[in-house]
Amino acid sequence: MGAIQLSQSPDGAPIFSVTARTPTNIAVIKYWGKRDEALILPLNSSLSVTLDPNDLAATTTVAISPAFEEDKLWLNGKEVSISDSVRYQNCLRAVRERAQGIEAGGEKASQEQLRSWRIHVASRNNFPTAAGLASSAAGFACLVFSLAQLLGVTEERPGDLSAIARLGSGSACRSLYGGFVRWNMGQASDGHDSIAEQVAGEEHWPDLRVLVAVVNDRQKDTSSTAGMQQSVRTSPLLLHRAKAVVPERMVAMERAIAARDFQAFGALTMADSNQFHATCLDTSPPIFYMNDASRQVIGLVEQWNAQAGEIKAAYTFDAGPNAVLFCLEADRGALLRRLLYHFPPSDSTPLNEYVESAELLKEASVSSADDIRDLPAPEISKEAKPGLQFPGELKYIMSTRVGMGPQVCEKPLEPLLLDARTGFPPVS
Ligand SMILES: Nc1ncnc2c1ncn2[C@@H]1O[C@H](COP(=O)(O)OP(=O)(O)OP(=O)(O)O)[C@@H](O)[C@H]1O
Ligand SMILES: C[C@@](O)(CCOP(=O)(O)OP(=O)(O)O)CC(=O)O
Repeated sequence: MGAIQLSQSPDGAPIFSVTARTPTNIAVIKYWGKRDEALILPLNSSLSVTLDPNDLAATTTVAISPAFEEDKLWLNGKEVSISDSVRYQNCLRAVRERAQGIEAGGEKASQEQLRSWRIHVASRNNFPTAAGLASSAAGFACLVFSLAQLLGVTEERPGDLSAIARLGSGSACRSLYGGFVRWNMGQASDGHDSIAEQVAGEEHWPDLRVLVAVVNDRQKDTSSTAGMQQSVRTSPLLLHRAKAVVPERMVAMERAIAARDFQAFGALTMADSNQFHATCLDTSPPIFYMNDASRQVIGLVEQWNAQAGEIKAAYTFDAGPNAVLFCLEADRGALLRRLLYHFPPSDSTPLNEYVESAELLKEASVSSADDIRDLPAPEISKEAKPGLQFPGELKYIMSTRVGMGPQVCEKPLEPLLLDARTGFPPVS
């Protein structure tokens, strides 16, 4: 089966469609602040780890047909108005302008037709939307990737598609690649050199593991976009960070990744997360993305690292309270035990919903709520204060790893995002 599916509307018009899945990414050197709001050009370069799309991804079907009357988008089953959204419009326009032509199932569509026909987009995320888990990154990257596949768009220069995804959301440009990805801030005023580039593939560091401690999946109060605007206007630390700190950190981080040096990687990751949140605090009025549970996670990681005399785990937080934790495979069970000791599930949360991965629970030698109650207090260094316990403060703990970039879905999805005959979401 090819990437492009062909179907027919009831009045015989062709409907061409493509479905693709695109991962989220978590920045270990953060992007925070723009030098150009419209083109989404950042004040500094950034670097991210692409997360396994089996765990955190957007799946999007895009369809084009002369039968459609207007461009439309449905997100997680609900229609979202895009006519006034500059970001969606910019992405659609930029891909459309580069449309080549379609040939599928014996039907053809010319460049002119593709530029005039309307597009339907339906997407869903397999994780909470707008909760600081980079749903916008996966979503815009998936929109641009799937539409480019549909319209036969190829990159003239490597990174061209990432520059289009950047128009949707800055961090989206990094989701066009798997593994470890750098977003070069670029210098050009038109943004053509502000593109993402893979620095190492998803196979590069096989024993690197990621746990996501989901603190709260409510929508947050201050979006990343609004938060960074406030920081650019008011935080003196932000400019210092962009000019004097990030450039050196980018070099050091790439070196740490190339050498699979977890000590350097972990130290830089935590330092950069902390500086990003310090910048938020330096903003007027201050922005607090982390909450008490986030700070407790920081505490337990720092205590473990201090007791071990080396970095066992490293935390990073985006614009929300959820903790993303890196560790090596050999330490993953121990990290989960520490998390479960300090953050046992509430009495009403079944263990297999709290930690979905049976493999991970096995690694931590935990198979029941009783096992969690019986966990001994983790070892800490003599001078540290014993950590407290916060039952029910986490919603769940997700386990993932470094993952691959966008992929076209060759098999039909269940349930379908767009009905093949109508090009609209199926009526349930
Ligand atoms: N699958 C998707 N397809 C298209 N657009 C999406 C998709 N998922 C999210 N978005 C867009 O991204 C917005 C959420 O972005 P927002 O920056 O508020 O949250 P986030 O990306 O989850 O968190 P953060 O970027 O701070 O980590 C949604 O309102 C929607 O406009
Ligand atoms: C804290 C961050 O996650 C901020 C991401 O910001 P967005 O990419 O969501 O912002 P816009 O470009 O305005 O859409 C850090 C990062 O991903 O680098």
